[in-house]
Amino acid sequence: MKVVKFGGSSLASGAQVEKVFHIVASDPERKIVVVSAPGKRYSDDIKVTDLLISCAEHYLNGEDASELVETIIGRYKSIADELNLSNNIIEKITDDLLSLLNGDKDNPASFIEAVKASGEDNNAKLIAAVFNHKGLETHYVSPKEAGLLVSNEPGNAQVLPESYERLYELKKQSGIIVFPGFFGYNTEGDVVTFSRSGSDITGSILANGIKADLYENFTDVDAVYAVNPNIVKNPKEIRELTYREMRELSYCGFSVFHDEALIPAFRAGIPVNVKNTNNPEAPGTLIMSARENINGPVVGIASDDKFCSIYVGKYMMNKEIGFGRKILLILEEFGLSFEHIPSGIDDITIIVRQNQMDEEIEKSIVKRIIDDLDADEVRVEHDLALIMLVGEGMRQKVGTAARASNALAAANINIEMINQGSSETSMMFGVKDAVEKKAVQALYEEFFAEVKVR
Ligand SMILES: Nc1ncnc2c1ncn2[C@@H]1O[C@H](COP(=O)(O)OP(=O)(O)O)[C@@H](O)[C@H]1O
Ligand SMILES: N[C@@H](CC(=O)OP(=O)(O)O)C(=O)O
Repeated sequence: MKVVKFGGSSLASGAQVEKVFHIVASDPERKIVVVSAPGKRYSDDIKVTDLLISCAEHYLNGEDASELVETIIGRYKSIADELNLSNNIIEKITDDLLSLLNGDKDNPASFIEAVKASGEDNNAKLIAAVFNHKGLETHYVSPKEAGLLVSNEPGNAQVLPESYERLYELKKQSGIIVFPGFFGYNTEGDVVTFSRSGSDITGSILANGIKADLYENFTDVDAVYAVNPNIVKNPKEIRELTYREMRELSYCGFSVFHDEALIPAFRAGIPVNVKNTNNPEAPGTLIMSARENINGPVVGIASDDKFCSIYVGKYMMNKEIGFGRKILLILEEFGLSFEHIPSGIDDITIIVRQNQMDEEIEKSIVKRIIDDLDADEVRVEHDLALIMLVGEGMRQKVGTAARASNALAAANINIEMINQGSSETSMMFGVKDAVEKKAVQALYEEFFAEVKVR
């Protein structure tokens, strides 16, 4: 039995939904279909989720949002019209959206969550109607009815473990199940969404819940590429990846698959196959526990920007028991999570995502570190990009760091910091945001030979 997830790009128009139908109908193992809200039809288009967020904000501010509502409904209607569906389903979607928008706003965060999630919810109803219209027995199942319980963290929900046993019951349902991605319910019965692009997470949770043989994640590219295709033209396709490699790559910018979506599939040992809705015959990329290492040391190069580093220097830091703990405690008090901690004998650098810290918080943290820890120097550096070289093969191969730093030096790029994960499957280079793309291109040329860069 397979769980199949279709992203917003695969459901953006009637023509795309038609492809989705054929993919599902062509394999009886494809039992559970997780859907996102309609996504972009062309590069400047706006995702339905973004339209909904904007619409909810207009309502909260008491502003007129009739044009936005019309555009959102229009997105569903154009799919229904292209596929000759009756207007009944569009009337239901319209009623649902309007009653949400005109409903309770006492808790603005909950209101936004419910409106945001309606993109997936209404699309699941629409897709189920399309499949039935085409003669395939299909049932829309709501996350509430199925028992997909999540923590109460709006925009960052985490699945509650008791969900899995309930979701197993879905196996008993006849026909195809269409299940909306991106959200679950807290124990109070309110909608809570995962982080953005979180329908990938729903698919993985369901795959774990029903103990699927395979989780297929359909998107708009033939495979996971060795580097972001928006940075390097026609990059090499990756055939196989381990869960750990994919997690490192998606955490650091491979937006094709959500990094949090790996954990449920990994825990149940379910392989994930990233495939293309526009070319379903292509094998795609298979993500699993172990793979044969037939390529070089590096399997992929990912990058992400908007990090900053907090440098703390103190003579004899290495002798001071509890120094690291005390710094992390200060960050914890300000609600900051950290990404990496490269250190020396007399200094330690803590890398955090920049959006967690405004100017005021930054000043307070620096002051606390100086006052409480009697540090000699505290410096915050902004606008850093992290570039991650990833590959299980690095463990056996000598000289990867040297090759990478030579390639960066040849491109005249200053390395701000280097960190190698203790698993030895990744190596991180910090550079200035402004040279991120150039650095990725230089590394790609070094490890993946002759390529034309964008
Ligand atoms: N390394 C990569 N390999 C493939 N695609 C990538 C990579 N890094 C970024 N992407 C981008 O991810 C996009 C697919 O993800 P997304 O837009 O979230 O799809 P969906 O709408 O199916 O959820 C691709 O079109 C591509 O631009
Ligand atoms: N629609 C949601 C969830 C999602 O997963 O979408 P997509 O599959 O289009 O990335 C978002 O835009 O965040």
